[in-house]
Amino acid sequence: MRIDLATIALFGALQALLLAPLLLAATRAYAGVARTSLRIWGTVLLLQAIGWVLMGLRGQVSDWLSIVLANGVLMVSYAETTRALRLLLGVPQRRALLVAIGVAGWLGIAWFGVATPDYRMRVYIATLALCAYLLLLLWPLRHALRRGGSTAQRVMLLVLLGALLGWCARLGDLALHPSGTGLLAYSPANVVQMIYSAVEPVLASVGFLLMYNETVQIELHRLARTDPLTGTLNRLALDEESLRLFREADRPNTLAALVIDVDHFKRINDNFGHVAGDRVLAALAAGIRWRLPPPAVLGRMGGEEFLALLPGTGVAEAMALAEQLRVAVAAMQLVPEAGMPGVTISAGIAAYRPEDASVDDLVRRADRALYDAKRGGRNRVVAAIGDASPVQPGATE
Ligand SMILES: Nc1nc2c(ncn2[C@@H]2O[C@H](COP(=O)(O)OP(=O)(O)OP(=O)(O)O)[C@@H](O)[C@H]2O)c(=O)[nH]1
Repeated sequence: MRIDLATIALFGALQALLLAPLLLAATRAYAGVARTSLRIWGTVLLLQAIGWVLMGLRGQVSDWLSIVLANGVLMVSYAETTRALRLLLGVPQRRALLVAIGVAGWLGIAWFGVATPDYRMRVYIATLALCAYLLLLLWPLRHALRRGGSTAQRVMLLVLLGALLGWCARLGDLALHPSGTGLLAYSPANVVQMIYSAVEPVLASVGFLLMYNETVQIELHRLARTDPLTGTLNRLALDEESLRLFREADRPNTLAALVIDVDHFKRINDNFGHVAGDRVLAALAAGIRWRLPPPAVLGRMGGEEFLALLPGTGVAEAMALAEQLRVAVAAMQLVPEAGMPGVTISAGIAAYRPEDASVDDLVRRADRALYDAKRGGRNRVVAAIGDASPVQPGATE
């Protein structure tokens, strides 16, 4: 069977042309980085369709169109493919580098296309530019190969490796047949590469959509677990994390709970307004978060009350940490509102006991200790009765 390469090129273009408007229309439903990358991807498909139509018309239109313009359009599409995927992967886009590769590649191809026509040089230069783009994509995707890596990224990795193999096959073909005359000349390598290029828009779009879906899912999962005001875990996530940490705690000194509450917060709202109150909460949460050791979990229980869970921590360590937090918060200028007094916190602490039936027992003891801290005058840290001396000496209002 004789395969007509121009027909395959046009078939690939048609697929990309049909896919592009579907993806571009879908972008309306989304927002953020994912939307931008999906838009770029849709545009890339349009550019590839134009590029491959022009390539497929080789011999029927001038070389300026089928070589210079076609390769220019394709270079832009490869640069934009790289940009869209890097955007989705959350790595720097490296725009200057992408443009430099594209311009250098296109100028080289144009020179050996119309000034001193040389098919071999054109293939070498196109391969070089393509490989540079592929490397910029394959490098951040390498993490997918780790255990538990992203399946969507693995699919994309396979699609890109297929493209790389196609270009290697063409280079090999060129080495075997130095007199190769052009992209559309019939040879096994050209057939393989053209067929792969024709189905690549569909394969790469599937990979892209899988990655896109994964990004959106991760973002939704993060949003569903985050308190929007303070950026700490919300109640749902806090409950999940508490259960997990409680299951892992099996003996004393393996888990401590720290319930933190802002003192006289109502006064801040009443005197400076709800917005200033919100800013105090956000700044306080940020101040506490970065002072907690890495395995600790911080969430908002509600209102101006936070819960920190400290795995691998006993009551003495938790007391010391809470005291550091109390002193640090008292010294912080959380919100520079004119006349706003310094904010203080009170904290109640409880440590895991083998007789605790659930994490609720632990948190309830910490909550009662917080109540004692409030009754004792606020701006102080108190451990649950039986866990340590009830009132931290030296803490004053
Ligand atoms: N700005 C703001 N205020 C909140 C938020 N959630 C709860 N509050 C306010 O927090 C205040 C809590 O007041 P109280 O429970 O009386 O506690 P407090 O004034 O801090 O007094 P103590 O805890 O006894 O020191 C109320 O005025 C609530 O309206 C929030 O998300 N933003």
